[in-house]
Amino acid sequence: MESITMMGSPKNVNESFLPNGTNGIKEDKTTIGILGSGDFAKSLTIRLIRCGYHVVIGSREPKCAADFFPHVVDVTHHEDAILKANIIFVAIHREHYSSLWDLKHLLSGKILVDVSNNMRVDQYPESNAEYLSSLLPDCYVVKGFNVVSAWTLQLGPKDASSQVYICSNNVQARHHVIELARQMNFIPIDMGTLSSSREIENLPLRLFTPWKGPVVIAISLATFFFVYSFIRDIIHPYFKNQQSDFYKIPIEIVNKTLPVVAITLLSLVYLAGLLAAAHQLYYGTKYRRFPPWLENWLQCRKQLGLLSFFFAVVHVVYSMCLPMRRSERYSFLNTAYQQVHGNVGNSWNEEEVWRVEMYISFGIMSLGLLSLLAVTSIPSVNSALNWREFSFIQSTLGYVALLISTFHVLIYGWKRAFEEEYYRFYTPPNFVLALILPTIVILGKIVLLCPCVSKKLRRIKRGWEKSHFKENPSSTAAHISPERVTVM
Ligand SMILES: NC(=O)C1=CN([C@@H]2O[C@H](COP(=O)(O)OP(=O)(O)OC[C@H]3O[C@@H](n4cnc5c(N)ncnc54)[C@H](OP(=O)(O)O)[C@@H]3O)[C@@H](O)[C@H]2O)C=CC1
Ligand SMILES: [Fe+3]
Repeated sequence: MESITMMGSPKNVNESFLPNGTNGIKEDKTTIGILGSGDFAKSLTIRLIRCGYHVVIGSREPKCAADFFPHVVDVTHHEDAILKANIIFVAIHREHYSSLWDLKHLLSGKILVDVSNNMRVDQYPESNAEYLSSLLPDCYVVKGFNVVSAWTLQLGPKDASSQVYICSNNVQARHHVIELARQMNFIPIDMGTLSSSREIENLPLRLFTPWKGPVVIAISLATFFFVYSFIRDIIHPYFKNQQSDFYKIPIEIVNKTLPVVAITLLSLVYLAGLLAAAHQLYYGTKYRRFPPWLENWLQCRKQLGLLSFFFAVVHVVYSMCLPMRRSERYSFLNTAYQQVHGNVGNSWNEEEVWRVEMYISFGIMSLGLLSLLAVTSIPSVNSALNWREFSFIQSTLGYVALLISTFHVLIYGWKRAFEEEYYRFYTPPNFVLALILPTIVILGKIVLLCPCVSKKLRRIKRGWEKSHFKENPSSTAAHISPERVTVM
């Protein structure tokens, strides 16, 4: 176990972990108790003694447990440990909390820090901390430190970036533990009363929650467009003309899918804002809540935008690698041979040259703008901008990025669509499908920019500004105003 090997022999521990004093413990030492001698207890002990605290461990088998702790740590029975400390970490699993019932009389009036986690979200009817509090009503139960792993605790005070969420029904107990967290070089976040403990316990169990919807949408779009291109560009010519283009699957078909997904996701970012504006125009007010699906959509625009950026970047890398392919070299040589054979000295086509120059230029510009949108969505960058600057980049420049990428796609497919003879009217190429949503969004924005519509929208917003706080001071604006929700 890593936590054990890190501790080494007691002599080494004394030399390497203890901050000051001949025996390493500060004169004004504070004793912290820990019940349990498992992984979390071991790592927590290291962090506490590094920060100058004296630690007393309460174990069912102190003799065995003592081997795994530095010699400065007092490893003793539960009863003894409880008597020696006022702040006691409960580093045992919830399933064993009932064993503390026998120690009820000793624990009375002590601050108990519940660090436990569950295996599943909302695993029990009440949170672990509330359960502990109901078992031991004479203790001051504080929830906290469950979001840090045993590994993070071992990293030591240099790691000053970890936040810990703390809550308790007793204000004094909460403040004691908040201060302790600060001393241990964590960033404590006061979460109020113990009713927040369920939320705090669910935090480590989250797995990219805000990303789930956007990732599912991106994967579904990618699968659809990939299968569509595969059938249209590989399977159909194969059955129609016995033409084997299967070599196109790894690069060409993938690279046809990526830009379509990127531009569709970017359009979805702005479509949500347009629908929100349409909702307000329709009802003539900002006070009416958006339907839940639109609220969820508005809230995941940042993730949709970042996924769009990801697909665009991968598309650029694929496109840059296209000339490296062996197939590209063969077709280049074949064209050159046919040119020589046909006695064509100069194959320069001014129109084609311009088309490709414009196509690449628009592609680079849209990637540049998308990068800017992605960078400004990073919280530290975003907090350095005021609201107007943020809105200018995310909204105005975002629409410009969408417009330029639409041109990029349009110029790419312009000629090709008409070159395809036999099945073009039945199955439009990918790029035509890619243009549907951006066109709707751009036309929608143009409608919103029309003087009569924008005047009405401004009036609705101004009405909100004047009367909102007077009429409804407690309501939050985020769900009411589309402009207030970050665009990316
Ligand atoms: N490991 C981690 O990274 C994290 C753990 N946590 C939480 O910390 C708590 C401890 O986790 P962890 O250290 O990993 O678990 P371990 O299983 O490693 O240790 C649990 C300890 O509980 C004690 N124990 C076991 N059975 C009983 C029992 N029947 N009655 C009383 N005490 C018992 C034992 O100590 P002894 O034999 O000395 O009595 C044992 O060492 C859990 O609630 C967990 O959710 C929270 C965040 C991260
Ligand atoms: Fe492209």
